[in-house]
Amino acid sequence: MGKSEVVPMPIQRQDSLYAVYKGAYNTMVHTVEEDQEEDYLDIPENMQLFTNQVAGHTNDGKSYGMIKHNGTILKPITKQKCGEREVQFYEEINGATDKTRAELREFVPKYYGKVAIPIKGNNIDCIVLEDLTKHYKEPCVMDIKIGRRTWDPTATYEKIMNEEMKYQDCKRDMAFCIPGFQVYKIFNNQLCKFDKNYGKTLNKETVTQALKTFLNAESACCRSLIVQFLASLWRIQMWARKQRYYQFFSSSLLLVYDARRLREFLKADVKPKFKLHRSTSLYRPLSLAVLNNEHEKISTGFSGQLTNQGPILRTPTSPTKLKQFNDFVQSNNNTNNVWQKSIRTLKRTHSFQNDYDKEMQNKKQDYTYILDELCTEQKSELWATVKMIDFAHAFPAEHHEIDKNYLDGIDNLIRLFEEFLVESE
Ligand SMILES: Nc1ncnc2c1ncn2[C@@H]1O[C@H](COP(=O)(O)OP(=O)(O)OP(=O)(O)O)[C@@H](O)[C@H]1O
Ligand SMILES: O=P(O)(O)O[C@@H]1[C@@H](O)[C@H](OP(=O)(O)O)[C@@H](OP(=O)(O)O)[C@H](O)[C@H]1OP(=O)(O)O
Repeated sequence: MGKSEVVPMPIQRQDSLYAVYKGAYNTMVHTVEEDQEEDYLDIPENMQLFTNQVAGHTNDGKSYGMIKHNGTILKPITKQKCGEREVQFYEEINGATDKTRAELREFVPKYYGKVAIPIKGNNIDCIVLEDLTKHYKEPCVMDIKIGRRTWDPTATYEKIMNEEMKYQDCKRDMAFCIPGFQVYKIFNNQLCKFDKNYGKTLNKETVTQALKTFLNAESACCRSLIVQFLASLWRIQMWARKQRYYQFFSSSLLLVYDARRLREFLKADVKPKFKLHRSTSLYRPLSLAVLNNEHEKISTGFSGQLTNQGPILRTPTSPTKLKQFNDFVQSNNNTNNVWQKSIRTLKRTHSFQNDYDKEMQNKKQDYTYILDELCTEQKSELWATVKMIDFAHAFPAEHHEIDKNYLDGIDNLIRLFEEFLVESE
């Protein structure tokens, strides 16, 4: 997005600029005042309703919505089997020692066990999870339910029919659907919420628009934001390509970013500290070595090239390049840089296969520039991420097969984000 297009606006009270969209896009159905009845719940004083929830069960009389408590969220267990399955899933991966399941811990919210709390006078078991929005001032959140099939092996005929009837176009063509999202629009600070009724109207054409609305990208996509999302998505994709432990039904990816940081980013004249020169970054793969400390010498291997299969990664060959990057990283010395972590664990090489790949290759200088920006000292902490959530229907993989249902959705989503990256020229 061009920097000149961004008009800084004073932050206004959230509820004075709040809209909920149901059904067709642009149809404002009700305002925050009308939500208030739904928003009351008898819970302990030190807890609040979690207002950044964008999908899933709500306080509708049969179930409860998420509850916010001390930097965590509490997910009330109202369906016993689903709750037990989800708890078992988190406990299993938390205790896992094998590489694949241990790695999965990085892709899900931190799990803090179970707690029983009084809700409307009844003691309700809740799953305690890290609140993925807690560091964000203006959290934009999208729930993307992954897979064409959203019913599990124990589903009744009615449940199967109910699941098959909804989000039909999107699930069939994209292998994912969008049951809800919220976005703080950067031009007027308005918080817009889009619910499942809106999600159910989407198809393979309109889903792109929904994603752009979420990304505040009506006029242009912010490349930095796209790259941050892709960094997380590629890692999840890599994991899903190899894992044979689980089958996920009706499980989601939660995309979260901070509109405040996006606004700042678009306003700021970010000057990278470590500038990649044409001779090293264009047309020749430049591998970025990330060394977090003296003892951990790990090559990130990102070549600056993307394919439709993901990033091309190489090990650095030139000692000069390695030294140059070492110096940069050591002066940066931020071991928690999520981007560096992402790149560090992506280790693949691909050959270019088609025109799409060539087009991506031509953009590589920009991508290395973005990486460069993301690793600058001033703002090394990232402001967008993707996590896997909702394991109420996580089952052991049948015959230790790859979960193709899940992987298809991830692949299609990544393809869209890669298209946004190309468009963001
Ligand atoms: N760890 C988290 N941090 C922040 N928000 C979260 C987190 N987990 C869930 N949410 C929010 O709560 C919503 C519902 O979560 P989840 O899908 O786990 O609940 P659910 O009631 O089981 O949903 P469903 O009806 O799809 O089974 C998500 O869309 C998201 O907005
Ligand atoms: O069908 P809906 O209204 O879109 O919402 C369902 C929700 O009702 C359903 O819960 P339950 O009625 O089975 O308790 C959720 O089921 P799971 O717990 O099995 O996932 C659905 O996921 C909701 O659907 P969605 O979020 O896809 O709109």
